Amino acid sequence: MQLSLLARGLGALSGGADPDISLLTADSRQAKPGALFAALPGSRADGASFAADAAAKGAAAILCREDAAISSNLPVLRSAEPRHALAVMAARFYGAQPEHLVAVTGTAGKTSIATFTRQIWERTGHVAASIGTTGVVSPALTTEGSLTTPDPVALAELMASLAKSGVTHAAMEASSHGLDQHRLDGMRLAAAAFTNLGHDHLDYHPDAESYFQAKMRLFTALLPKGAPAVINADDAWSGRAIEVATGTSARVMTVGRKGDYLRLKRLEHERSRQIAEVEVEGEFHRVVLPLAGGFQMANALVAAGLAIATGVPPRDALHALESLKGASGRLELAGNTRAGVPVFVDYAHKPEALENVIASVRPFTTGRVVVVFGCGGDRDRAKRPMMGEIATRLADVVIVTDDNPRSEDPALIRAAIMAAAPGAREIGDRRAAIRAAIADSASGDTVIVAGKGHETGQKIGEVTHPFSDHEEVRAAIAELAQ
Ligand SMILES: CC(=O)N[C@H]1[C@@H](OP(=O)(O)OP(=O)(O)OC[C@H]2O[C@@H](n3ccc(=O)[nH]c3=O)[C@H](O)[C@@H]2O)O[C@H](CO)[C@@H](O)[C@@H]1O[C@H](C)C(=O)N[C@@H](C)C(=O)N[C@H](CCC(=O)O)C(=O)O
Ligand SMILES: Nc1ncnc2c1ncn2[C@@H]1O[C@H](COP(=O)(O)OP(=O)(O)OP(=O)(O)O)[C@@H](O)[C@H]1O
Ligand SMILES: N[C@H](CCC[C@H](N)C(=O)O)C(=O)O
Ligand SMILES: [Mg+2]
Repeated sequence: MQLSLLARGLGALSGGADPDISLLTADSRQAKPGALFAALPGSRADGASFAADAAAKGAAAILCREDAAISSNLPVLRSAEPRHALAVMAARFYGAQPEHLVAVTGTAGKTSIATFTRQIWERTGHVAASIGTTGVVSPALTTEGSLTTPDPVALAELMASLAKSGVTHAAMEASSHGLDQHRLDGMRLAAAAFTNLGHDHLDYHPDAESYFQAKMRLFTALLPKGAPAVINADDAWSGRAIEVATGTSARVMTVGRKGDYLRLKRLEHERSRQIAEVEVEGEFHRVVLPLAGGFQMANALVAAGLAIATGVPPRDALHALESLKGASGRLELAGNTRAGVPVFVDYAHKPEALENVIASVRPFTTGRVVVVFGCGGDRDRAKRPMMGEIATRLADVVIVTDDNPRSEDPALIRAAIMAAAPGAREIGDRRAAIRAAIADSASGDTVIVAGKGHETGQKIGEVTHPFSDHEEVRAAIAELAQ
């Protein structure tokens, strides 16, 4: 595609020539003849310093910020917001996306909601996909996850291949990093959703307010005017989110106990399912959700709201909840011990998530709630004492262990949790911690292994060692039954 077409309206183009661009990349190491190299200011490096490398590899053009110190013989596109420009160019380059694309943001629940929304569409006869932390799921294409919100070039390429394979409906996660870094700026959204705001990523965002504002870009910068904004009405930040969405002329649909559109009237918890009465458009429906955890009902209602926002009749959307499967590693029952103790694997790696997951097993636990968890290295350190405090306050038995220490000393991460968790046991080796939790459990108890969910590795230093909480739970149950 000609550079001038790709770049239209995105900045000032200098250099005269109008080369045919055959590849877009923000990494000079991937540059080739015909490539446009996007020189982006990053968190560790300034892409501008790699412009000469990209040129040496044959790049045909450069995109950079207005004031970047780049002198090149190549055509240069200078843009006030090069990350935005790259995302828009990527969408133009790949040219197609599923017609009904929705995005969900919030601290917790995005993966669950994206997979639930896909399942509702599938059950109501649509060809659907979900994209997020656990990867891409669609009829023709499945990948394992890496980033929650893919880089803009990968995202645009993915959307085009989904559209080409016949996917008409897609639900994706919009992380705060992704929104802040304009990864979704090339996408045309049919609807958007907000779940909740809690403590996470305050190593990246300066404070809770800027974290909230990054999430709100979904409504302020991405959602077309008049398009539906589905908002969980029951979070402490819901009022602010409703205000922002209303201010952008979105069609606000609130859901939950305080919801005006989908209102949760009654909720009964059983061990592995919940039954609710939901009012929508003046009609009452009995909704059976075959998943444990009150938070999953909140997520299911947001998913139903998104499906309705794309044209699924409300009755059908609510009916489809009856056969939902949970997202991998989200309060997932990994097994029952010989004494009948359910052992759940969950992805709670932030304070509110841990709080919720412990609270959600309490109604069906007659004995003790046993929780095994740790905190990731090279991630927001403020979460550590907060999670220690929550676990000791809400659970009966707490085992503090390792969870992807990365470049940090795992003993110091554990110490930061233990300082706020009096009475907790410290067992660094995650395998041994899981075994200890299961071995010590007794009839009536519930065990939760939190933090890794679907993950398949334990990252120590630069090396990711194969490790699955699921497999460890199953192996421990089998061994201890002998
Ligand atoms: C902190 C962060 O978000 N970093 C993202 C960011 O990288 P960056 O721009 O800061 O990278 P940098 O290392 O400073 O380099 C600057 C630029 O120089 C380029 N470069 C660098 C070296 C070189 O030799 N040549 C070259 O061209 C780099 O490609 C980059 O464009 O922009 C990149 C392109 O979009 C992202 O891939 C990268 O995500 C990294 C891999 C990452 O780990 N991100 C995590 C924290 C993340 O995004 N997580 C969220 C939320 C997760 C959740 O809540 O569950 C997610 O959406 O997954
Ligand atoms: N609505 C919710 N409210 C509070 N906690 C929740 C909610 N939904 C999920 N959780 C908790 O958060 C964990 C992660 O859920 P999920 O993967 O759906 O969220 P996410 O927003 O995609 O998270 P991440 O940003 O880590 O990918 C779950 O395992 C559960 O412990
Ligand atoms: N997307 C999140 C996942 C964290 C999962 C937890 N297991 C950890 O390693 O801290 C992150 O990269 O911060
Ligand atoms: Mg996710």
